[in-house]
Amino acid sequence: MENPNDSGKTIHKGTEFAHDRADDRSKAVPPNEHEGPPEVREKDDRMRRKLLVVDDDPYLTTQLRKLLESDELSVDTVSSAQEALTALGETDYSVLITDLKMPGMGGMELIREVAQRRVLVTTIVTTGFGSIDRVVEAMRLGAYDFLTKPIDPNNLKLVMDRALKKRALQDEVLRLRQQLKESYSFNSIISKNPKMHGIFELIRHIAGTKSTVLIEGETGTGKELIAKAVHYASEERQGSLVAINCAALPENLLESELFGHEKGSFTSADARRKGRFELADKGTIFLDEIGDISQAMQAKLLRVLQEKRFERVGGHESIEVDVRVVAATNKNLEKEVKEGRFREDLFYRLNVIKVDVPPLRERPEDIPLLVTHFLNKYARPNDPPKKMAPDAMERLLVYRWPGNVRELENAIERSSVTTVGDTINPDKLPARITGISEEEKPRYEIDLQHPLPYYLKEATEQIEKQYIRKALEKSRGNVGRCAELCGLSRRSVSGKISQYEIDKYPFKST
Ligand SMILES: Nc1ncnc2c1ncn2[C@@H]1O[C@H](COP(=O)(O)OP(=O)(O)OP(=O)(O)O)[C@@H](O)[C@H]1O
Repeated sequence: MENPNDSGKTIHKGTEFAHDRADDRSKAVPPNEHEGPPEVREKDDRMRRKLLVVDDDPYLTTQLRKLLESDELSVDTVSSAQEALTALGETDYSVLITDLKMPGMGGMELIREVAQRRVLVTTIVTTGFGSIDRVVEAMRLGAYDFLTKPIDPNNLKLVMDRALKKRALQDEVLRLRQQLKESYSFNSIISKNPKMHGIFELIRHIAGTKSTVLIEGETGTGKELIAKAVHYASEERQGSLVAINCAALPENLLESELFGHEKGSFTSADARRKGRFELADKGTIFLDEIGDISQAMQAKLLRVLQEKRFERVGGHESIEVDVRVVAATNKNLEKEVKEGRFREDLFYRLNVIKVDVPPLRERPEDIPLLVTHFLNKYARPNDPPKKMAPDAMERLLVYRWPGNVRELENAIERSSVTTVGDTINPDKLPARITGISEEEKPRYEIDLQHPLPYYLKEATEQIEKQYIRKALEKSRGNVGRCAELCGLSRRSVSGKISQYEIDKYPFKST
């Protein structure tokens, strides 16, 4: 069946072909008897992959449709490259099969256009016997595979299976990329602090550029998250984000990690290996802890930043890369320069776009937001997230957070895991945060909503031991006074002090 589309071209729609047949049948059988409910049919059709065949020979396109159309694959056919381009602009085809030789625009030009318009489609070319040079050229331009005419049905099925698998992998990569992009977008950086929002704004602004970014901030403030956001905000950067912690490796290893090495360049170099700069080509390299690299490494990095080229360790070939550099440090690099530990010229190369991440203590308004975020993150599957008791939240708000957001995250993770009930009380937070010593904390928490996880005798002993310690503290180690406070005889308290091996002498000095 032929249907003129919007552009006046003719597309032979596989799906319409199928509908035609269904319409014919519907004259003979009652509706729904064979077809199932309409929503199921619609879903099936959405799940079908789409193939576009372009060839000026109608016999061939009909044959290909007959051979390939199935429940998993719908086939559309057109007779010219122009029509194919229109169809590719309107429909998401998984695979394109095109003849190389057609009147007007040829298959080679079609492949070139598809690449230029960045159409995501896996292309297979069909060609007459003996034109291998043209196939090679087509594959150089982006075609994935080829079929020689006359087409062998078995080979056709093999090539199509491979092409569909390749396209499915491409879709998966795109989906994962999108997922990464979403999880490292600005939305995943929790903050309502104006300085932090200034940083988000700046990064959005520089997203499309290749400018080097230097991120400074105390440990755990979120520098790595910001570096990831810089990378994933840049739509057009198709390469990977490759991170390296410069402080974690000794100098010679760092050099070969960054620039790669040739086989035999040092004792354990048993094969040629690409370095992180090469792996980050067309993407971003994240140089974490840049303030910790040696003077010799500083000189080598300076050269890469200036010339955008380098050699692998033990190699002579000059390798050119297109990489955006994002560097981070918890040092003040300007101070490092003044004190002679960091090269001034390298500092200026890195310091093109400067991001200063404020410490958590300077943005206390972020603490409740982050607490909720981490309580959700560390909730047990199928359980609602825990709540932070108001007095516990007060302590979180006044603490100075030397380890910044990382320290807060760890505290929330730990307290979420160790709290039995639904509310986190101050005693479940680390002592350095609350000022409550380990000894003061009850070892057991009784949650009457759940079965008790320990014996009553053990729990009673724990409580009794803590009670006596408290009474000894109040009575400054005086056993008689302690017994009075406990409402027990002196003898009985002495017995318990030795039973629980409590040392009463430290209390005498308090
Ligand atoms: N604003 C934020 N919102 C959500 N999570 C955050 C935020 N800031 C930091 N984090 C989390 O805190 C932890 C530490 O962050 P990150 O590793 O980015 O810090 P950093 O400054 O690079 O630390 P370091 O200097 O020690 O390498 C990570 O788990 C990160 O996901």
